[in-house]
Amino acid sequence: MVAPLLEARGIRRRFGHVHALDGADFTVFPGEICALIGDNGAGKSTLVKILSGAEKPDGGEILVEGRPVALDSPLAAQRHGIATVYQDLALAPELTPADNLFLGRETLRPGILGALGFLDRAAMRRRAGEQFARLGVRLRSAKVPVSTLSGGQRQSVAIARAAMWADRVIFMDEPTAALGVVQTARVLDLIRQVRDQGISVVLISHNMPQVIDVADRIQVMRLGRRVADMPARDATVASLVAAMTSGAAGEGAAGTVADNEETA
Ligand SMILES: Nc1ncnc2c1ncn2[C@@H]1O[C@H](COP(=O)(O)OP(=O)(O)OP(=O)(O)O)[C@@H](O)[C@H]1O
Repeated sequence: MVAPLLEARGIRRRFGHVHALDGADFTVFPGEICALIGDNGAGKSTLVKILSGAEKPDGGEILVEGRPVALDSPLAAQRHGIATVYQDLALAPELTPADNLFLGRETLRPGILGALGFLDRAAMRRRAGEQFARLGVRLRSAKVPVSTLSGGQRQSVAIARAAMWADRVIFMDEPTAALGVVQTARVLDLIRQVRDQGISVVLISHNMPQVIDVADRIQVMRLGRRVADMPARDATVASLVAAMTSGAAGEGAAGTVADNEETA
């Protein structure tokens, strides 16, 4: 059996008296799109923040390719090949798509006698063009500020940037929540493309039909724990809703239901 690329075991996180995560397990395998679903407050965002190095757990273990790691900052997560596309996208609106791909990681040309270099715009534009082409992202224009692009194109720029700097896992928080039908289809194609380039994708979504359509595997959270883990081909909207609301994976779903007193 293939070992997980990224694994969370028994993660706990409290906010005051709220147990946001209460022994949550989670796995990401190589070359897959896996969906992370759960009702509001189930703990999805907290888990993603912990696995992105943006939040610290109170307990539990995180492993990358079977080795325990400390993801105690977003930079530490990046070093392990993990990136996150949050809903705000974190793009610089006045910069071009190419500039956004390199935001904070600008390529410098060597200066004279070891002096600080200056931005190598031509090299950055070339690499950005290659990255967009590799992922099949066709932008209306590569030279305009991203603020003038459509929501779907901005989302594509943010995903292309994550895929440029992460080589293991990209978390995507509701990437199609604000998009229309056509733009949603394009972004879902891009997500498949990222997976096909060898980077695993974790898709957080409330859209059950979309999750069943695009994901290879679905993990369901409820009350801070994973309560089901099933191949997407075995899932139905009814089985997912049952798992989200009662912890039971429902009839017809070959889900592994975690030990949960309500389903015992
Ligand atoms: N910074 C915080 N301070 C206090 N409570 C928090 C904080 N972050 C999360 N929580 C609480 O932890 C629980 C889990 O929240 P979380 O945002 O992780 O759930 P979620 O599954 O992502 O929900 P949603 O789908 O609504 O985004 C909730 O009860 C939430 O109110």
